[in-house]
Amino acid sequence: APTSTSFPHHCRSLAILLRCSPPRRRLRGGAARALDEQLLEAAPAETEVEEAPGSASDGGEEAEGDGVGMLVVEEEQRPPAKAFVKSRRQRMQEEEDAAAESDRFKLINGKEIFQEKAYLVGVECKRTGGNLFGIEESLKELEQLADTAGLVVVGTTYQKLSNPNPRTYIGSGKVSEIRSAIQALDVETVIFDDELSPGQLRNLEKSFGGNVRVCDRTALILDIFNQRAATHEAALQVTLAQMEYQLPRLTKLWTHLERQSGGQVKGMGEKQIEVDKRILRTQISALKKELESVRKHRKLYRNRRQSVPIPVISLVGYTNAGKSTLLNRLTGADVLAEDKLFATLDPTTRRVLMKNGTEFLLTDTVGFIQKLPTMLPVKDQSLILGQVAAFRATLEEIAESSVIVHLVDISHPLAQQQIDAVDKVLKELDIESIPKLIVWNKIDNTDEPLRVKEEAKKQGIICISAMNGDGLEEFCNAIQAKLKDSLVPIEAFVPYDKGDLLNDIHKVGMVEKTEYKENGTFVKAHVPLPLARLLTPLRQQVVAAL
Ligand SMILES: Nc1nc2c(ncn2[C@@H]2O[C@H](COP(=O)(O)OP(=O)(O)OP(=O)(O)O)[C@@H](O)[C@H]2O)c(=O)[nH]1
Ligand SMILES: [Mg+2]
Repeated sequence: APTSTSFPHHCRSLAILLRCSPPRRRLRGGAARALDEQLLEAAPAETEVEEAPGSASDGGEEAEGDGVGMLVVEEEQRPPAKAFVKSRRQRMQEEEDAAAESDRFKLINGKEIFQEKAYLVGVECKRTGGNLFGIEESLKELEQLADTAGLVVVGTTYQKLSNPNPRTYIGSGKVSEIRSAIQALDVETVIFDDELSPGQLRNLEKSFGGNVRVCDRTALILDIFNQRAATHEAALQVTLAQMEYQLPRLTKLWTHLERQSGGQVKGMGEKQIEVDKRILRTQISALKKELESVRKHRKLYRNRRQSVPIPVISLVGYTNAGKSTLLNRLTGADVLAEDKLFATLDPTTRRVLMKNGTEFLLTDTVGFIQKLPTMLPVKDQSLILGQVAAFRATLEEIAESSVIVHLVDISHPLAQQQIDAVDKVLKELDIESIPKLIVWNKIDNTDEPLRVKEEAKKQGIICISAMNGDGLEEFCNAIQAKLKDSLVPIEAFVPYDKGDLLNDIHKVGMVEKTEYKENGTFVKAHVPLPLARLLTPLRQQVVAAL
C-alpha cells in the first residue's frame, strides 16, 4: 500500500514544522504521530542543513527543549548520592512505568500507534436544532472513532449552550473544569465533537497548558483516514485534506516563540510562518494536480468497465452497517470487514453471479457518518457536498449505478438516526431516478428477529444477516426485481457475426422475444442502460431488417 513516503516533496515543510516542537510531537494523537513520523522519514535530509543557525525554528527547538529540560534540571538538583542509590521500590516503579509505557504501543493496520489518553468534549447547542443525534449519542460515537484511531478515552464531558463561545467554543467555567480533569487523569489529547476554528483551537491549547493536544472530530476522522487509506488515490486525498486542514492552523506551532520573547524572535517566527504557508500552498496545488490525473485515469477505467454491459449495484450505508461483510459473503472477496468505523476507504467492486444466472457488479463504498468534515474548499466540484475528498469516489460510483442498496444495521440502537443521516446525503446527490432497495442487516443480532422480520415485510424491506447468510436468496431475488426496474426496453437486430452481444442480452437483460432471420436475430428485451447504449446502431437496423 502506498504511504506518504511515495510523495516526499509534499511532506517537506510539514516535516520542518513538526520538527520544531518535539515534545508536542511526542504527545500528539497516536494516529497523527504515526503520520508525523512518516513525514519525517519522507523529508529529505537536507532540510536539516537548510535551517540557518539561530533561525526561528532553532529557537523553537530551544524553547520546546525547555519543557523537557525542566525534568533534567530536577534530576541534577538532587544530591548525587541519592541519584545512584535508588531504592528497590523506586527501581521497580520505574520498570513498571516503562513497561506500561511500552504497552501503550499498538499495531493498527501495520502501523505502530501510541495509545494516548483522550478526553472528549461535546456541546449541545440549544438554538441549532436539526441535529440527528443527541449529545450523549454523538459523544459515544466520538468515543468509537477515538478507539478506532487507537486512543484510550479516559473521560467525557459536555455542556449545553445557547451559543458556542467564539473564543474557546465552551464556556470559561468548563475550560477550567477540563483543565482540572487533564491534570487528574493525565490526559494527553482533548477531542471536541465539533469542528473548532483555528483561533478556538489555539486559545484552548493555551488554556489547557503546553503539553496537551487539542483536536476536533474532523482531525480525528482524518487521522483514521490516514491510517486506513489503502490505495494511492485515497492516500493522496487524505494527505491533501490534512494539509488543507493544517494550513490555517500553522501559527499554533509558533506561539511559544511569541510567549518567550518579543521583538526579533517573534518577527522571525512570523516570517517563517509565511514561508511555510507558501511552501504548503505550493505542495497543495501540486498534490491537487496529481490527484486530478489519478482521477482522470480512474474515470477512463470506469468508462471501459461500462462498455462491459453489466449493471452496477452500489452498497451504501452508515459506517459499520456490514457492507463489506455482505460483499464478502456474496462474492468471496477479501475486503477488510471489522468492528471499527471506516474500515473501508476505497470503493471495491466485485462481480456477483446469482443462482439464476443473472450477473451484476457490486460496489462496496465508504460508510457515512454524521457531522462529516466540511472544511474542504470544493465549491467547484458540484458532486461533493462540502465533504472530505475521500468520499468523492464513493459518490461518483453511487451516481452511476443501476440500483442502490441501502444497508442498515437494524440491531443498532440508533438505527433510525443512522438511516436519516444516510438519506440526508443521498438526497443531495440527485439520484432519485435510481431504484433503491432498503435492506436490514444483522437480523441475527436483534432481540426479536421474528417481530423485526414481520415489520420489515410490511414495509417491503428485506431482512438479512450478512454474517450467517440468512435471507440472502431473498436479497438476490429483490435485486433482480429492482434491476428489472432499471432496465430499458429495446428492440434490436443482431447480425449472426455479433453473437457475443446476443449472449450479453441474455445474460444481463430479460428477453421477451427472439426471431431468427436470414442475416441475424431480432430481439425484443429489457436491458441495462449501458448495454442499450452499446446496442444503439443495431437498434436502428430493426426497421430496415423487418
Ligand atoms: N451479528 C452480526 N454482525 C455483523 C453482520 N454483518 C456484519 N457484522 C459485523 O459488523 C461489523 C462491521 O462490518 P463491516 O462489514 O466492516 O461494516 P461496513 O459497513 O463495511 O463498515 P465501514 O467499512 O466502516 O463503513 C463487523 O464486526 C462484522 O462482523 C451480521 O449480519 N450480523
Ligand atoms: Mg466496509
